[in-house]
Amino acid sequence: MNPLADQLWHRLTGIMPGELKQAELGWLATPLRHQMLLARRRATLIVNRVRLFAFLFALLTPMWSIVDFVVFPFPLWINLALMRFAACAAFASLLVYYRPSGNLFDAYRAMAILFAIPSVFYVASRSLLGSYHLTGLSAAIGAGYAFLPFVLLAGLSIFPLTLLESAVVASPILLAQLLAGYINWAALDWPSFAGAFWLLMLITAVSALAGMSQLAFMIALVRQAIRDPLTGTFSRRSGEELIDLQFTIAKRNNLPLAIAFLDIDHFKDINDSFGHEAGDKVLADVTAFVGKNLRRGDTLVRWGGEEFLLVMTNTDRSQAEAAVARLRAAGFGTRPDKMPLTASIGIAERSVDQAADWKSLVDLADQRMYRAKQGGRDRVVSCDAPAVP
Ligand SMILES: Nc1nc2c(ncn2[C@@H]2O[C@H](COP(=O)(O)OP(=O)(O)OP(=O)(O)O)[C@@H](O)[C@H]2O)c(=O)[nH]1
Repeated sequence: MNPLADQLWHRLTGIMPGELKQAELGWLATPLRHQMLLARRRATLIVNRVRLFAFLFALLTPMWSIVDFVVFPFPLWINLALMRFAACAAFASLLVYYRPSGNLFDAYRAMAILFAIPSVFYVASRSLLGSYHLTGLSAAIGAGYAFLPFVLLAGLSIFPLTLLESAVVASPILLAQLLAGYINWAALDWPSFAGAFWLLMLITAVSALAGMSQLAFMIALVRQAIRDPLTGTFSRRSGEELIDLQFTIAKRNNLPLAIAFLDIDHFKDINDSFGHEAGDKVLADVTAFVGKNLRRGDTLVRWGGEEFLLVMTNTDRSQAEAAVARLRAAGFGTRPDKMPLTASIGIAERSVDQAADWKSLVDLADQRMYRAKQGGRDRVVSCDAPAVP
């Protein structure tokens, strides 16, 4: 980032301290770069919001039939009641059939159905009401039916959406409104149409902003929940979730998946000689060193005290060996006495080692790391042949 943009960013984060990090800003615009664990948690939240909305609408939609019955003539109220019960059934099925799966496309589909039900109801009820000449109270209640698009766009605000997603959901509603105006152009009271359209756009903008601010909050919370506070790498719990996911994807697509189990050598000695704080600093330095030399898509997990897992997607054994050799060549930093820090490393790969599940893959990498320790430390074991010094 250039210095001016950097300065601007600092001003902005000064307004809202402790919220987003610079690299996360783009995540508010599109979901393309979202990390897998954020995407899963967001998908769950979106489906839960859809279910909440579906529950409320399934209850409230048929209840409004009482008002229709009081103010509208027969058979208008009965037709509206039938439409309301059909909408209620659709909302109830959405509630029954959609459970959070952690898949973002399932969440998008649930949202699309949620918005489609009132949209269909809106078009059908408007054309039905248009064929009656209503006056007085019934005209006032009938006019209320025209506000459904406003409710839909305002409803967007309860979802933690990116700017792009809000635009994609809102644009069919705005376009349909424009199209309806264009079709009725001859009979249109255009100043009030333009005023209403302006209001719709304003509500869309406020909803998009509300969605993005929910998302920003969520990004910060997920970051805190999945990261190890000392090193900033993934914590063991989120690492397990991530490896489980990566293993399932690799197995489904028959792709390689390599894991390097990395254990710092003689770490207890650092703690004993220089104190726990110096030990903490060494751990933070190691992750900074390793992090600098990671490929995009590789993930570092703090598995235990001075144990780390490097998860390498779409990487076979020889590629993993090359990646680990690169890390060792760059070094893991130095001890407080300036001696180079070393690590013992075990590598396992899903397909070549025929691991049945992610736990056996990690266990195998762990056993090989142990063999590297037994073989004299500062070495790599990647198969059942003797260790490479
Ligand atoms: N400073 C610091 N030390 C930790 C942390 N977590 C674990 N440790 C220490 O790491 C040390 C690990 O020691 P060992 O398992 O004996 O391993 P080692 O001394 O590295 O010896 P080898 O692995 O056999 O080379 C223990 O003394 C733990 O107390 C931490 O977060 N900070």
